[in-house]
Amino acid sequence: MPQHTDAPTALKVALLGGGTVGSQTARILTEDADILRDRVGADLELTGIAVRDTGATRDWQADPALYTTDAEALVAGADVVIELMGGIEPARTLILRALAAGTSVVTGNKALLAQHGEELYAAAAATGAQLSFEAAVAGAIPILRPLRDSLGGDRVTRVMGIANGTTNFILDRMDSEGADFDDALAEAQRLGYAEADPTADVEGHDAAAKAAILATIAFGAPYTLDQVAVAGITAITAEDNAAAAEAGYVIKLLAIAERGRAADGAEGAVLRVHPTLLPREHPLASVRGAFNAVFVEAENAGELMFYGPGAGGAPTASAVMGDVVSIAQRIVRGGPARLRTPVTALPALDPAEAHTSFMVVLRAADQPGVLRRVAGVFEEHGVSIETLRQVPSEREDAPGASLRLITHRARQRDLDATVEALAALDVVHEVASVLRVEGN
Ligand SMILES: NC(=O)C1=CN([C@@H]2O[C@H](COP(=O)(O)OP(=O)(O)OC[C@H]3O[C@@H](n4cnc5c(N)ncnc54)[C@H](O)[C@@H]3O)[C@@H](O)[C@H]2O)C=CC1
Ligand SMILES: N[C@@H](CC=O)C(=O)O
Ligand code: NA
Repeated sequence: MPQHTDAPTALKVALLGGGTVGSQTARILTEDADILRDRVGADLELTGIAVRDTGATRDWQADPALYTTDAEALVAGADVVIELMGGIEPARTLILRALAAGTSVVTGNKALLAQHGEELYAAAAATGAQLSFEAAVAGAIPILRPLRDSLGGDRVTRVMGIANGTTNFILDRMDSEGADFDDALAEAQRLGYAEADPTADVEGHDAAAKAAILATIAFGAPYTLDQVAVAGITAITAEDNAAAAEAGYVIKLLAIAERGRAADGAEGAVLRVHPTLLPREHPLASVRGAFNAVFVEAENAGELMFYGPGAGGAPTASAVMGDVVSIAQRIVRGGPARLRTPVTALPALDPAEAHTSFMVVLRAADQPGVLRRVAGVFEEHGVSIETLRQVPSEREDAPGASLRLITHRARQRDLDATVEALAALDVVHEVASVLRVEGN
């Protein structure tokens, strides 16, 4: 595309946040300025970096004169705003201010998008500014643009991803090295993978925000965090890992967005995040450490997998800069914003409508008739058992047997009722865990 005759020769870039991702973004803008100029056709001039503490030590130190605590002033004078502060406020207000002024924004803030996305998309559409957020889902992996653009002529039916690097790192360390949960989390924090409050990672809320964003792009309707059923990884036990391994599975925290049908046949989207048993040979099962992968199923394309670093400063900054270059090229060369606002009305369904297989671990009395009674409860609720294994309890405080069952695909609602009835059986001491199984 030819350049405007009045095309700018420099664009002012305001960076909000100078932490793990912000400092690497500042580094790329500074060290790769020549390459970026060639690609954009104008200089990308970093005008300032808004931070809480201008004297803090950073992964990469920019010119000290660039650091400021006055984010509002930076936004006011910018051609492009990059928001990497995190949190809801003041990020939301600053982004809305930029968009209202027609200034395009790049953000990695999944928590904000999953809670206030609709308001932000509307603000961008109102002025024709662009709001881009490839960094918000699966770090460096190009996933939102392929879902929106490359698959724009197809119909995505399901997106299933390892979308949180911190939890994948922790689960991997626990599974492969027998590492302690807290030690693995501390290491993930040290490496810059975790959120400022790592509860968002380990309780599944970060992955849930990503599930909502993935569904928004894949299905074209604005979904929010509260429409995602969420379970994190803090309740995973050594016995869960052992039971999964013995049956040929590995446990991963998955973010899933899929088309489904309600009981009355109405089409909708089911969004969920939970620890999931995957067969060891499934492509997602081999995703190690802080890597992410998103497995996409589309009507015509079939199965696709996108794989790469899901967290960390430089990888995430790569995704940020991809969006910045794209926006800057548009400003320099002209052309409409690429934003596609959600257009369909595929409602979010009650997650109890989801269909999956389940692994159920029970502690029960080791006496004649127990298996028959347990199996009877499954049968009464229409849940079919695929495998059942009994192992002696290793816990002195819980004598008896441990029953490990894997079901065929069943409705979440029916499985919940089964579990409630199992817990009420006198021969069942405890329903120790219920985990979903996918990919078999
Ligand atoms: N760390 C990672 O691997 C990834 C992070 N993200 C997202 O990118 C964003 C930034 O993450 P990190 O760089 O890890 O966070 P961080 O905590 O390392 O950095 C945050 C930066 O924003 C500044 N900041 C925060 N609140 C501020 C305020 N009120 N006024 C002025 N400055 C303020 C801080 O001083 C700091 O420089 C978050 O939304 C996060 O969810 C997205 C993908 C990956
Ligand atoms: N805390 C997040 C960072 C990237 O989005 C993660 O661990 O994946
Ligand atoms: Na990405």
